[in-house]
Amino acid sequence: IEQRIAELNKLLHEYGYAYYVLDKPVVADSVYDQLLHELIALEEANPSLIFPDSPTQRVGGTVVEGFKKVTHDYPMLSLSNAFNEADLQEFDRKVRQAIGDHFSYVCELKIDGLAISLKYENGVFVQGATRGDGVVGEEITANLKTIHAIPLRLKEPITIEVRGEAYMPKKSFEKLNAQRADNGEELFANPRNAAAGSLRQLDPKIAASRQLSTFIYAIGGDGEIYGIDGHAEMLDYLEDLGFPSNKERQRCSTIEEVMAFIEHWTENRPHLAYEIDGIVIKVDRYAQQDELGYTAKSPRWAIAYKFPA
Ligand SMILES: COc1nc2nc(N)nc(N)c2nc1C
Repeated sequence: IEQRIAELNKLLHEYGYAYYVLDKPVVADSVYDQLLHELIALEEANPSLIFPDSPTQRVGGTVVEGFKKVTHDYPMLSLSNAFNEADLQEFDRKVRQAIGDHFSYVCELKIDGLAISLKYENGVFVQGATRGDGVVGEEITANLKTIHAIPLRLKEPITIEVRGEAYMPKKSFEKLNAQRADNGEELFANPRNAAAGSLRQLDPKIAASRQLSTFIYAIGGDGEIYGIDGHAEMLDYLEDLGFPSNKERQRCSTIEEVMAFIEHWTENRPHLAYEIDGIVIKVDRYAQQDELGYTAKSPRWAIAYKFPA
């Protein structure tokens, strides 16, 4: 029995990782479901053999009265915005004024969801929270555990805090609103509101039914302590740990290349499986980010270009 339970955990973890994190399924859904039901049955008959990071442990049982407040170890900053080419040129001018011309940008899609923080101790997911006001957020670990893209255990037993965006894929949003229309319920205005509403549910079973996902885009605190000295390298490191990160990212040497990237996604964002509300541009190397520093509420080494509403 123990052997079969261990084997099922291993298989379901592998298949779940391929499907939810890499977005590259390796088995049919029916195979996954059949193995999952076998594991549920074996765990019910042998509760002492349940692995803490078994996929069956993602949906907790208890409905909570409310969410605890948690103070972030490192404040979750916001990004200053750019709305047009002049804003981008101004940002680029200030960057060059401060650090010269030998640097590169990393451009990423700005997912239209809600910012979350995930804490891992010795590789185990121990706490998840909303951004809140940037300093204090709401503890929503149980709801975040229902997001299959969020690993319950990392590939390395390290202690790290990561930040990302929880979002509802367009398909899940359309399905959810169709159900709500059938039930005569009020519809969600957009996937961001639907994702936020789902993570504010007091019953994890409801959050689990909303099929949310996430992309991780930063860590809390200094990358240097992991021996990493740039953002692009950090994203690769986070992927190696088992986190989902958005692959539509690109290194750019000039603001003209940044604008070409923005142009490309202005045209192609309707084809994405999720909504984006802009493009985030960051100076890549940490030493140069440190030179640029921060204003009271946002980094000087990054800017968010927002698509026209
Ligand atoms: C470095 O800080 C940030 N980086 C980000 N990166 C992406 N891709 N999307 C965001 N929404 C985002 N937000 C912040 C505050």
